[in-house]
Amino acid sequence: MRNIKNNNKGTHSVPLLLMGDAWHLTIILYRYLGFMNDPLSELFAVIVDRREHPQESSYTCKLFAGGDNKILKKIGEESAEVVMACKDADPDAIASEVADLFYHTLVAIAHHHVDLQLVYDKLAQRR
Ligand SMILES: N=c1c2ncn([C@@H]3O[C@H](COP(=O)(O)OP(=O)(O)OP(=O)(O)O)[C@@H](O)[C@H]3O)c2ncn1[C@@H]1O[C@H](COP(=O)(O)O)[C@@H](O)[C@H]1O
Repeated sequence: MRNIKNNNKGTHSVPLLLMGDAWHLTIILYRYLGFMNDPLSELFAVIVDRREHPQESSYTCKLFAGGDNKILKKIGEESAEVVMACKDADPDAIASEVADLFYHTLVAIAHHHVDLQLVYDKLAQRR
């Protein structure tokens, strides 16, 4: 079996290196497929695109234009609406208000140039 010299970690066999590549490819593929199935990541990508390419008719762009004052006021309002929907024990209203809150929170983190992946990483660290 042919051995390849690795500067840092001694010697590795070719099959071992190929297995390593396959593993990395699997991780990349998993993340890509995860992104495709993750509505929050998809929405966040659209929001970041609106930040980078402002459009006249976009509600998201109006929020960005209003800055923290506008965005954080909306987060306050939407949080209160989540609380009220929970108090009313109305599942559909709760889901709808949480969706609004998620959206405005994504706008806030995009406004502060925080990547959604960083939030996911924080959650993963807590597992
Ligand atoms: N997911 C959302 C989303 N969720 C909630 N909202 C908006 O958030 C607002 C909720 O606040 P309110 O109920 O208080 O309604 P409002 O009176 O219109 O709001 P204000 O004028 O008080 O700010 C509504 O205008 C909703 O349309 C959203 N607006 C946009 N998106 C998505 O964001 C992406 C970009 O959208 P545009 O920026 O519009 O192109 C698209 O994928 C959209 O589907």
